[in-house]
Amino acid sequence: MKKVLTIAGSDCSGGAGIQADIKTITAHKMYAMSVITSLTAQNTTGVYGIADTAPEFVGQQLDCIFTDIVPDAVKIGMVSNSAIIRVIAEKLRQYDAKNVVVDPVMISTSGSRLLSEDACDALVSQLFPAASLITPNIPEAEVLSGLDISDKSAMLQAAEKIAFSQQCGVLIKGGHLPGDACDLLFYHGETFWYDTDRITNPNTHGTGCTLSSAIACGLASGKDLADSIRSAKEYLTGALKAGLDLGKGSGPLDHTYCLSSACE
Ligand SMILES: Nc1ncnc2c1ncn2[C@@H]1O[C@H](COP(=O)(O)OP(=O)(O)OP(=O)(O)O)[C@@H](O)[C@H]1O
Ligand SMILES: Cc1ncc(COP(=O)(O)O)c(N)n1
Repeated sequence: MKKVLTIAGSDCSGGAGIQADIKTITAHKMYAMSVITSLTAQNTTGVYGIADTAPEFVGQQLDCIFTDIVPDAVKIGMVSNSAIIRVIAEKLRQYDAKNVVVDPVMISTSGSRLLSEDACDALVSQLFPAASLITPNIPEAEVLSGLDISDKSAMLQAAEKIAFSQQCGVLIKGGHLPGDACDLLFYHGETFWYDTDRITNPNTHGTGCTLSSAIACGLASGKDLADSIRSAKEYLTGALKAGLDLGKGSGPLDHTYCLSSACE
């Protein structure tokens, strides 16, 4: 059985973060492990509290995992502050972690800051070098590139600019632009577009977390980057199409949709 580790924040309402990741990894029939960087008190209407894990304790969790059940891939989501980022980067280097997907979570869909303002530089300088792939959404790609992104050609410019200083693949997710759900991978000078119809479903809480952990599952199973993203998009689209409607705000995805059908 392939093993996938998620390093992320907990969403007590189960839609995003660690909970979305574990559901995704389990639906891919893989073994899920978690290092919790932060506890959040949140639901479909917003984030009401954040309690960060002590950085040393993040390190202790990583030691427990890498000295025992070594993951085939790692997904990183909410990392909260620069001390936590530093310890994660150090441990990933120490244990030579493979197939690392970094979702540079900055602000929740509901508008709460999930990465402290001064931690963005640490994210770029310390975590990106450990990554095989980074997966910014449009607002995150704007911060990372310093460009305004309002269409596909601006997505391409931003991806090139971000990739210029990084060795890893850059996947800009287009969920925040109008029209089809188009994501762009820029990798070693090549571009790949992933276009799917926009599903009419207001319940999109956790789409970014789900996509990045599904990509990590693809990499764990030995697929290349482009193929891992293609199958992750299919998984995500199915979980959106299933049309779960929970909570008073932007609700979570349905990760059970593929339990009854052949979902690889
Ligand atoms: N309505 C939709 N229909 C189909 N695909 C969508 C829809 N909304 C988002 N996506 C897809 O979901 C993935 C995540 O995209 P998005 O740009 O929303 O990231 P995000 O903002 O990080 O997600 P999150 O809402 O979890 O923070 C992308 O593959 C995007 O194309
Ligand atoms: C713990 C945690 N991680 C990530 C997100 C981002 O997800 P979204 O943008 O859908 O709110 C979140 N809300 N909570």
